[in-house]
Amino acid sequence: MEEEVILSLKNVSKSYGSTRVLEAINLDVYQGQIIGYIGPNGAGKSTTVKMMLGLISSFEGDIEIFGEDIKKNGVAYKKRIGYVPENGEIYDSLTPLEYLSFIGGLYGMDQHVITSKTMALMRLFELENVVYTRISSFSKGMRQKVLFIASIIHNPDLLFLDEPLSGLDANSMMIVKEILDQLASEGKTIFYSSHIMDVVEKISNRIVLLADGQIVADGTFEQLQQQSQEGSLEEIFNQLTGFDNHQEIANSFVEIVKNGDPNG
Ligand SMILES: Nc1ncnc2c1ncn2[C@@H]1O[C@H](COP(=O)(O)OP(=O)(O)OP(=O)(O)O)[C@@H](O)[C@H]1O
Repeated sequence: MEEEVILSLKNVSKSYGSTRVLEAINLDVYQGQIIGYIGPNGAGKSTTVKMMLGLISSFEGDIEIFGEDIKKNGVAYKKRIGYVPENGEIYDSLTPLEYLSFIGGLYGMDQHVITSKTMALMRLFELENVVYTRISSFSKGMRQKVLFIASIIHNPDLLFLDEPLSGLDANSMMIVKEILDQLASEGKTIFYSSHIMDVVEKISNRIVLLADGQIVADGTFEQLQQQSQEGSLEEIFNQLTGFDNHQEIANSFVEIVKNGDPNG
């Protein structure tokens, strides 16, 4: 497969007031890659994803998706992308069929295609009995499955996933991981943001680590291992983010819970 750049960030920076959240991000993502986008809380991951989705429009630098500058070509590219948000806004008073009809409609899909895909995909996730049930009664994992279907029902070429496995049981996780693998091998591009390091390690063929608004590592898991001489992605993450005091923090935490703040 010819290597086509699907997503390109050039010198992308973002500030909120006087706080610099992202500093000169440069990143080219190629077709068929599964990017594991990781970093500590507050590093700027969601901000980057929201900029690429066009949800944050004021930033410095350039973002191109499918070869088009998203500032100039604001809407067309969105038909070819899908998104699972971290804290999914989902319309509780709707049923999955109503919700997916709404989403599919936004992507210009025919209603009969939406309905037949919804029925078939819900069945594969063992949700066929709740197609007509209001989402308000769903468990976290059931909602997550509906969000996942909503992100992919229009067969997008580029998929942004923020903690897509959150709330899923072990069996469902295996299905979603396999789906992502198959999609990538068919040439879809996946941008995967998560804090579950062993999943990122297994699923991604390229890992990008963001810390304090900058890319501090970018490569395959094996390349990152060689670079930092650590074993697991969790250990690499700790090392590259300069974190080695989890024990001390935990000790202090438990001590204060038991005996109160010694300085207080
Ligand atoms: N609307 C906003 N106004 C001001 N500051 C913001 C806003 N949104 C995000 N930030 C700040 O930008 C920084 C990066 O936030 P962001 O949500 O991108 O982090 P993240 O890497 O996704 O974190 P997490 O892993 O916790 O989801 C944080 O310091 C956050 O407080």
